[in-house]
Amino acid sequence: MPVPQRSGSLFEVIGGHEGIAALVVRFYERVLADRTLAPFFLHVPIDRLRRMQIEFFSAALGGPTPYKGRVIAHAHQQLGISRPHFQRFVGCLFDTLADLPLSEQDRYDIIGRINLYAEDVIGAGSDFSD
Ligand code: HEM
Repeated sequence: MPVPQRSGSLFEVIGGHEGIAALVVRFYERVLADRTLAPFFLHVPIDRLRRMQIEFFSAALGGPTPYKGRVIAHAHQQLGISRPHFQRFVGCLFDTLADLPLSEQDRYDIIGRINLYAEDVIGAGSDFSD
């Protein structure tokens, strides 16, 4: 049986710009409450980061406006993010999505879009420090 097609983009399914903004705010509440992830953000201006993430998520989920921030690999290059860090981060996203009225298919599709950036975010050689 073919998977039923959704009628709009994931951006629309989440509720457009407003929906994405609410998602990013809740998502970073979880990330910053996570003891393992929080230290990465200690000296980061969170308002700006949220703004950039709203822009990034909107573009990645098929929204009409482009992402104008730094190339993802460059923004994360020196941070020492390992695969387990990345998995925790995506876990926070999954938990945030679980609270929203989305179908399971849409949730997995959103995670799939974000997972495309895993290799850009995870630092070179960090697999050895798992
Ligand atoms: C696919 C997953 C991820 C995406 C799509 C993503 C996306 C972004 C974006 C769009 C920015 C803003 C870039 C800019 O300022 O121009 C950013 C910055 C940042 N991200 Fe990520 N991120 C991801 C995973 C992670 C993870 C796993 C961590 C930490 C465990 C992390 C830590 C940071 C930090 C600390 C900054 C601020 C860097 C700085 O201002 O120098 N990110 N990220």
